[in-house]
Amino acid sequence: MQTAPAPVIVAIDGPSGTGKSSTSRAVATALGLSYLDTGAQYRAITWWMLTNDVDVNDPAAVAAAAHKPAIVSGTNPAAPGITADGVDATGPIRTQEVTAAVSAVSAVPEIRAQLTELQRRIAVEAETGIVVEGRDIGTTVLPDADLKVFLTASPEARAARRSGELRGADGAAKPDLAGTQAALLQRDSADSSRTTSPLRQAGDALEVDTTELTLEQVVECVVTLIREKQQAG
Ligand SMILES: Nc1ncnc2c1ncn2[C@@H]1O[C@H](COP(=O)(O)OP(=O)(O)O)[C@@H](O)[C@H]1O
Ligand SMILES: Nc1ccn([C@H]2C[C@H](O)[C@@H](COP(=O)(O)OP(=O)(O)O)O2)c(=O)n1
Repeated sequence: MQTAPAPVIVAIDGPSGTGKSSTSRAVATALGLSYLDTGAQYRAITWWMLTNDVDVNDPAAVAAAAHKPAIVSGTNPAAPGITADGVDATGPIRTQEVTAAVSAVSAVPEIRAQLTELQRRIAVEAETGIVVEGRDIGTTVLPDADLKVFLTASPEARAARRSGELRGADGAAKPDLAGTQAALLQRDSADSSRTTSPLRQAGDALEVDTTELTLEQVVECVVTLIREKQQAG
């Protein structure tokens, strides 16, 4: 009798607009794995704080409320929704208000401890394995992942991707590219300079620069890396 292959754990990290979500979802779909968007969890807790009048610029207030909302993440790559205290937050977590506040909330150690524990629990429960994307998956959340990928791209490419997305989301006029790039670099800087579990490439992560690659090429590259790991292991 053939035994089922061991679950495979894949960590995909990198700054905003490098293609983490699109790549992770496509890779998980191609290989029949679960998918976890940890950025959506930080966004959902931020959205909950904003809608419950917690001062997101007061780390003590954020820490005191950290355990209050129950965050439930969908792990189906075809439809990964998220709820906060039973309320669907899938749409609201993408607003500019949440984007502007999420770095401050995610820098609070109590928030990180809460979500890191939840992320590890979800990864352990994934039957065939999981692709987990974020900022500190390879360094802190899942340091023993079977494969760690760190995606990068030029600030220009990342801003162009984000601004195209924002325009598509609400039909509004194309946002100012320079403004989008400045906001993105400011968030990178905040996420990279925080004390607890900053955005950083793990020593054993493979860097993939997606600037000149299509999404399909990035997906193919990651799928190949996973298959190579599975064959070797
Ligand atoms: N290699 C690529 N080339 C062009 N566009 C891409 C590429 N990868 C992702 N995108 C697009 O860029 C946008 C941001 O991608 P996303 O996966 O959300 O990035 P991240 O999760 O790193 O912020 C999406 O609209 C996505 O379709
Ligand atoms: N593992 C993670 C994932 C996200 N975060 C924080 C920092 C990020 O700026 C926000 C939002 O992450 P998200 O992946 O949704 O951001 P983008 O969609 O790439 O712009 O959450 C984090 O601190 N740690």
